Amino acid sequence: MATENKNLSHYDKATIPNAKNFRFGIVVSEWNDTITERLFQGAHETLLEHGVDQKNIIRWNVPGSFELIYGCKKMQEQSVDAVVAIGSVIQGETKHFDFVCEAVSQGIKDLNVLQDTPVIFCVLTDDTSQQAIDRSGGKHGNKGTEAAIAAIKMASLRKDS
Ligand SMILES: Nc1c(NC[C@H](O)[C@H](O)[C@H](O)CO)[nH]c(=O)[nH]c1=O
Ligand SMILES: CC(=O)[C@@H](O)COP(=O)(O)O
Repeated sequence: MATENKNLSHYDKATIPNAKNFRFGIVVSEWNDTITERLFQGAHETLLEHGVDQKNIIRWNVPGSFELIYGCKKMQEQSVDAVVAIGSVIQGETKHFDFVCEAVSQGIKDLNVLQDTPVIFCVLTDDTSQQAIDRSGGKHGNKGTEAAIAAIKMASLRKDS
């Protein structure tokens, strides 16, 4: 199902585990920061809404989405229950978009395989700025909200497994 048929901010609150005792790391790319700040706000507000204490949310910034890989690897070492990687990659004139998107998705996948702390892929990969706006608090909701819910669910799965 494409995002246009599923609002990223819609979910059944009754199905979300209590996140009161969890600790989260959020690594935010500074590239396209008007978008990544909207994603961060969505994630941050959602974590607080589900009982996470403000002091249990660690935020680090990195220059671009490619640096999310290293930033999230170091965040995994901070005794957190899950990490959220936030980025916005928007197609430019060259193939650089393809290389960045592939590297980041593979790198974050590797972190989930190699370490025992889940890393949530909250990286928008859009053809246009409007698509990014639509998915960071616009008509299709906020992927940051979706990512925070995924982080709570995966932290709960990790605790119970
Ligand atoms: N074009 C975008 C980038 N490019 C920068 C890379 O992510 C990286 O920081 C640089 O190549 C140095 O290693 N990053 C984004 O997050 N979004 C873009 O649209
Ligand atoms: C995703 C990118 O790195 C891209 O936005 C950079 O733009 P360009 O391909 O025009 O150099």
